[in-house]
Amino acid sequence: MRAYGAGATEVRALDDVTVGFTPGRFTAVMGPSGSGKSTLLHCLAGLDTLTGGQVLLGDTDLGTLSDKQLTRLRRDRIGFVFQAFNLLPTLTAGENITLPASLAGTRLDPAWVDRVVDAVGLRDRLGHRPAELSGGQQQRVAVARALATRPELILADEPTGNLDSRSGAEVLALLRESVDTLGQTVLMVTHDPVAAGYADTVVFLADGRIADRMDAPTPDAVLDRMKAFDAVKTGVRS
Ligand SMILES: Nc1ncnc2c1ncn2[C@@H]1O[C@H](COP(=O)(O)OP(=O)(O)OP(=O)(O)O)[C@@H](O)[C@H]1O
Repeated sequence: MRAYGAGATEVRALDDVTVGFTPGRFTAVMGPSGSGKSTLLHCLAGLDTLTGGQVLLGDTDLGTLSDKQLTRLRRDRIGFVFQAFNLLPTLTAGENITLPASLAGTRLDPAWVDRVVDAVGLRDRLGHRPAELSGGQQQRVAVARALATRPELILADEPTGNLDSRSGAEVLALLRESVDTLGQTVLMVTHDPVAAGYADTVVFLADGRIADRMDAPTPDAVLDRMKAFDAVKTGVRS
């Protein structure tokens, strides 16, 4: 549980949520605005703390870790992809992929990084700075940076929110491929049924609770499920 405030003004952003994310799978988290998606992602990353309950990454209970240990866990075991690409403008694409980990003292496996660079299709763009790349290419750099450390979990927060549909499709295909060929575990928060269609499973949140779960989602099926939430919210149930 994650509650904000107390007493009459208490908001339960996550309430009685029990959810597991299978390693080597691509899971999308969807739900109406305010349903708790960001809170879930932040708690999984150890950026926010539960008011009650546990977050486990493998065998590690995040609630038992100090701030320093949480920082190390985020650095070594989790990769992040955000809506804003968060690249360093003065570094080349290649440096953006490897430097953050190197500076943090994480040893990168050059053969793996090579494979990642090929997977994201940026071999001929490694010397370019972010401003010289398209939005889609920048986000592919961000995905490569997340993959570079070979983390146990990749957390993606609206990774296609700032992209046109074609660039968004490229990034989603890349996340899909990282699961299928590199064995990554990806958890993505999205509002977009098309994006959710790339996942193996969609977990739906509503009012801080798990409202539903869908395997092998299609954009149409996801859209229908989301419409049902809206209808219930406005009191229309047909
Ligand atoms: N720091 C905070 N203080 C108080 N309430 C908060 C805080 N953060 C989130 N909440 C509340 O918790 C609930 C869940 O918020 P959250 O941001 O997780 O939703 P979301 O599904 O990510 O929404 P969106 O799709 O709009 O980003 C909301 O009612 C929100 O107002």
